[in-house]
Amino acid sequence: MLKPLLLYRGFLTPQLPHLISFGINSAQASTLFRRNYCKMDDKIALDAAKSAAAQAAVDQWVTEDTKVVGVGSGSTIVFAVERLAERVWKEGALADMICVPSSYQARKLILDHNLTLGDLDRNPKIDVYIDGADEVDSHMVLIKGGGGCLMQEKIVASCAKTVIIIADYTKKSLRLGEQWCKGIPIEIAPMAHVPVKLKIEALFGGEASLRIALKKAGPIVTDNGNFLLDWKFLAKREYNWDEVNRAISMIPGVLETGLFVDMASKCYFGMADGSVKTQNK
Ligand SMILES: O=C(CO)[C@H](O)[C@H](O)COP(=O)(O)O
Repeated sequence: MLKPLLLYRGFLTPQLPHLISFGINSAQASTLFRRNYCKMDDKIALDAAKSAAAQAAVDQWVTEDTKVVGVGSGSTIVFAVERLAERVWKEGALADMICVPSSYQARKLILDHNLTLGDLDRNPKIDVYIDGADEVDSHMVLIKGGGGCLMQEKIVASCAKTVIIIADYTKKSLRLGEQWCKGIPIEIAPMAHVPVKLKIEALFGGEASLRIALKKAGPIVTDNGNFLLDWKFLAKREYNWDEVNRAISMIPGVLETGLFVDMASKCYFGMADGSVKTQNK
């Protein structure tokens, strides 16, 4: 864990004189360094927390009796797939396990780790689905879809006996919106993005914006060829998320919402001190 930090520091140290010669004074330069170090420290701490949560969940929920595992998407699930691969390839366990992906990313992760790839045509019954989340509230309502994969994630999760969430400590909140400020992702048919936006705003307030790509002109296109709205709801309004989810799902043109209500059974949070906390439904 120390190595990347040292490498990073090694890379940064020679830059200090250049920054100063670019007109930044030494105090500003050292603030900049501290910020960069902090960001790197944060990333290391967050990755350690994600890894701890993933390992605990995989070890508890994937046993020799587990035949089909649903694989979520995002950065935390990478640690879960690594642990599954370690169990298969280093420990000689889980020989019959089939993995069903929830996105292009998940499919590639499964293939890259030489795990057995399944699909919902052949494996419609999933023993356990493991995935990350953008936020988990005290009632285990989830916001998902920060990485744009919510529709397949919800479909695969709906086929599972048990849905397990793995996350770092920044995802845990009492009420939605406390931690995640990018809004609730909603997958929509491209032709409907304006009417759906207007209907959501009229029904529930806030603002729904089309998610725009960073390295492509125009909107993000999901694995299913659709667009995404990110709905920033009103922080002060009390929402019944089950009702909101049902109402938004009924708007023509909405294909799926990133609100996962009553789906997750247990959440594993990797904490800053290296421990793992769990939350049950
Ligand atoms: O819903 C998702 C992708 O659409 C992810 O599970 C969610 O965004 C969490 O991602 P990460 O593990 O990177 O924090």
